[in-house]
Amino acid sequence: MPMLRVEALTRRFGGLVAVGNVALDLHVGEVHAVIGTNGAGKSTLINMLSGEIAASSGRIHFDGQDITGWSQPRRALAGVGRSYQRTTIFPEFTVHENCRLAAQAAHAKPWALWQASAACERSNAAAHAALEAAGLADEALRIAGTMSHGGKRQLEVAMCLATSPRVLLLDEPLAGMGAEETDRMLSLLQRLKASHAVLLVEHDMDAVFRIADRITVMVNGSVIATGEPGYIRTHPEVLTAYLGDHEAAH
Ligand SMILES: Nc1ncnc2c1ncn2[C@@H]1O[C@H](COP(=O)(O)OP(=O)(O)OP(=O)(O)O)[C@@H](O)[C@H]1O
Repeated sequence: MPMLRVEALTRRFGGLVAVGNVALDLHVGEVHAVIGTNGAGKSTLINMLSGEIAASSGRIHFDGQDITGWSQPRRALAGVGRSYQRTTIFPEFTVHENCRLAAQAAHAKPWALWQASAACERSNAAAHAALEAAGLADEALRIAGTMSHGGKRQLEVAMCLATSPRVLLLDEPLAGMGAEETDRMLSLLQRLKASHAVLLVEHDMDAVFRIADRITVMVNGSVIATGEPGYIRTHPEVLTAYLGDHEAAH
């Protein structure tokens, strides 16, 4: 039983089909990478899964429940966590404070004022656990803005973990990273997949083929292939799509 199941998911912007009829399963224990040329629909797909934009048609099931009509906060509370392409940290706060705020935002109950201190303790504990899991416990008191680019991206994953997700939707977590930072992030994902279903949208093909258990390839909003890395690497239509893109760039 997949943790997240996507059926015939479609998003139109006027006459443009940004995502058309996409099916996808995410399982705990797997990193499922979604790759594709620029404008293929990867961000639109991730935005529909996290609830930031509505689907035009199709269904999304999370842990056996139909969440297609759920708001983004409701999905986050249920365990659908995501990281963003853009940096979302507060640079003047410490690493720990960033994680605590993420945990608080995910579980905020503004009407339950008398729970404030207990909620704060819970958020602190969630932040601590997330920093441990992300390998950032030693950096907890550091001002977030002083971290390296790779460290900030790692903190964003930690902030996502602080919301206690079961699904991690990661939008280009390796963008702008050097080789060492990439290695660190990939070993983090390797550890996290044991207890999470991970969707990875990523342009770094070497990294994708190192980490992914399953790869889905999108072109112009449609899935053209899905399977294990060995299958994708030799898939004729995938090779043609990428070769075409490569040629267009030169
Ligand atoms: N809000 C919007 N309004 C209109 N068109 C949009 C909107 N968002 C995305 N699109 C279009 O939908 C298509 C898919 O875009 P999307 O950003 O999902 O692709 P992508 O695969 O994430 O691309 P990239 O790899 O460059 O980030 C593109 O043609 C894009 O111009």
